[in-house]
Amino acid sequence: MPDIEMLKDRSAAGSMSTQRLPIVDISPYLDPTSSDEARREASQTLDKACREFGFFYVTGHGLDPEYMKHLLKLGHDFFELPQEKKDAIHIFKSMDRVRGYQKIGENVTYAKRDQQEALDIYPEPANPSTAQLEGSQLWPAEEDLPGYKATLLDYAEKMKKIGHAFMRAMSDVLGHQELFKELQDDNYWVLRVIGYPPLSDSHDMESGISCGAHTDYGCLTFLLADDTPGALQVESKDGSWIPADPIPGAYVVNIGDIIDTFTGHQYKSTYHRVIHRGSKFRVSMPFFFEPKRDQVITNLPGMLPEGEKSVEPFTYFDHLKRMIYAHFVSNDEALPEKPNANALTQRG
Ligand SMILES: O=C(O)CCC(=O)C(=O)O
Ligand SMILES: [Fe+2]
Repeated sequence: MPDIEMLKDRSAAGSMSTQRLPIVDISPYLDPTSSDEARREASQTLDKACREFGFFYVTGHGLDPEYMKHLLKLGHDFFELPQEKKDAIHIFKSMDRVRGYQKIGENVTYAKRDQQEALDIYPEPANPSTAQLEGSQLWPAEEDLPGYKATLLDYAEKMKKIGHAFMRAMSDVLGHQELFKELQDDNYWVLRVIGYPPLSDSHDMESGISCGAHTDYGCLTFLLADDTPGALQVESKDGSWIPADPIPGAYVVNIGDIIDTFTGHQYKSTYHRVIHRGSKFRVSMPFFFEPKRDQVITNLPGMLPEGEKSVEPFTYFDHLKRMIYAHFVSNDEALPEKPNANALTQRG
């Protein structure tokens, strides 16, 4: 069966929507003294947002706005380093070739080069090796950006706790308590610090945009972005694009393919893209909250639409490796002819 999802042109086309993303206040799931009533309300608002959009703003996460600003400043600081300092920690110098700095044009989405540079960070295994995703992390030199590594690793720990709050809320509203308990154990994560130079007026949009339309392949994404408006866009059900401009102090959160799969597509992993034509350099920092490495992913019983065949179970880490290693090519390398094979989003 041809995959209609895959055939849609999401490159830079499509009209803008007048819809806005909903707002979810997660505070009742972070405050141990909150009432059942407050939790019920929060989990139901979340449920509706996951079903209708798969994308929403989150308030009540407990992080200080000044701390969030500081993190974004660290993002900007990294990209302002001299090019040779960034090149010194290029991903292809890392043991597993995926950790560290990626130049503009090296991230590939559906066979197009994204106009972004990035610092990619993954948890470090106890015994690093050259096997896929088993390397040690490359960081900016301590003397250039003191405390960078410590701050970002601490941030990842904070975000895991917020991710757990969402798992508790989803468990309350969807049931499947055992699964959602498992999803709060030994979580993997990915942190990207992304820098977007504005696209020039003469930029050929057919060659790639700031970040090509895609769904996220993990569990839940927490996006911290600077105050640049008019960059991130989220596909609505009617195919138009909803602007996801930043709200000060709020996160933009979206469902990834793993939760989409668990819930039999009731919670949507939604296509989104970045077209940044503004005048300033934009920084965003998605934190990808993930299951444990050997988590088995499957469609939960009773959640698939009538008649739809369930996926063959697979493990999270195999899936992640498949996705990650299809994404990066050097600027001298030819692009893969086929779009990245994303087994989960190529439905049909
Ligand atoms: O920079 C953004 O606003 C979104 C980035 C994104 O979608 C991603 O890295 O998966
Ligand atoms: Fe994304």
